[in-house]
Amino acid sequence: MAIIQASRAPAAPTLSSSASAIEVRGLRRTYGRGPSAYEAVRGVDLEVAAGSITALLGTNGAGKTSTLEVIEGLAPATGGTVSVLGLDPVADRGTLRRRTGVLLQRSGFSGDLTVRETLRQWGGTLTAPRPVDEMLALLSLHERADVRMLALSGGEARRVEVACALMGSPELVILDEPTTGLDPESRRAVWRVVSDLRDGGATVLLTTHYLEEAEALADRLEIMHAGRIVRSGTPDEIAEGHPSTITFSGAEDLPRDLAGVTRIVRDHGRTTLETDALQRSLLDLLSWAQHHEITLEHLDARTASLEAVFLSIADGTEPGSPR
Ligand SMILES: Nc1ncnc2c1ncn2[C@@H]1O[C@H](COP(=O)(O)OP(=O)(O)OP(=O)(O)O)[C@@H](O)[C@H]1O
Repeated sequence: MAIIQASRAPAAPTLSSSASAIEVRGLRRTYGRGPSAYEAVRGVDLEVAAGSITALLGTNGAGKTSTLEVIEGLAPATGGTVSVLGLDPVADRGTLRRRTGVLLQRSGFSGDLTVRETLRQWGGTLTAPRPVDEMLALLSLHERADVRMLALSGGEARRVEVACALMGSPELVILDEPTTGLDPESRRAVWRVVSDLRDGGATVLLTTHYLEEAEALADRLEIMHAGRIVRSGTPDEIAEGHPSTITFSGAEDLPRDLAGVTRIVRDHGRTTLETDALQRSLLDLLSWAQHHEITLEHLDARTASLEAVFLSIADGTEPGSPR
């Protein structure tokens, strides 16, 4: 069974809110040996504050899952140190399993059991599982409760896996892409469950490819690229210093001197203005459009976005990001 989960041990020491639930220093992880060896994690430092949600973001192959697997105690580090709830994830794996809920990127349950049977069986491995009906309701699965796992859609199966990872009310939750494949409504349901866990004092470390999810959910972001963490901070801290954008279609001949605009990009009939003075640029643009009776179709204005930072990291133009 690929999901590892157990409920909180009654006697487990609790961390004060200022303590780190996870501390990673100089983590390295290499696959293989000799000339074909590949270093997927190249010196990662990471601190996850107790009672917070941290999102680990990154390009494909950045090393997120490789990092999580060491934190989860599933793989040894090639170098560096990892402390989880003050313990060693490999040597103290038994203790940590009782206090931690883990959702792997790829999980597997028997296809023959129904959703309810799967949750009941999983709950049987936990010290103090939340009731099956409560988990079904939380993840909007009650209508699928008596359906066999093999008949579920990908998104439904993922919600069952999330339910299992959270069923023991763990004090630390590590979720590898919990909402991949979920529709927007289900994704928001998972966000609510994860936020509620944090509000109840749990610590959450998750990976995601959805930037809006990271922005909406996480207290702190860690962006990985090519085996290293290249940016850390709150979403606002990370976006700071990057341009805001105004996008629209339907107006080709723009004036050259729009206030605050630093760059104009045209792509497939859509125009993007980058600006360091969003309000002034918008005012100038709208006055010009009104004066010339031009309709700006699909007008969208947004402050400096995480997306812009992420894309500049991915294409190697962000200062400090390895190519
Ligand atoms: N068992 C393995 N043997 C060799 N290389 C591996 C192995 N597992 C992962 N890798 C490589 O290590 C790198 C990091 O992989 P990892 O799965 O940690 O990235 P990720 O950030 O989680 O990516 P994604 O967002 O695509 O899931 C990738 O280049 C991957 O091909």
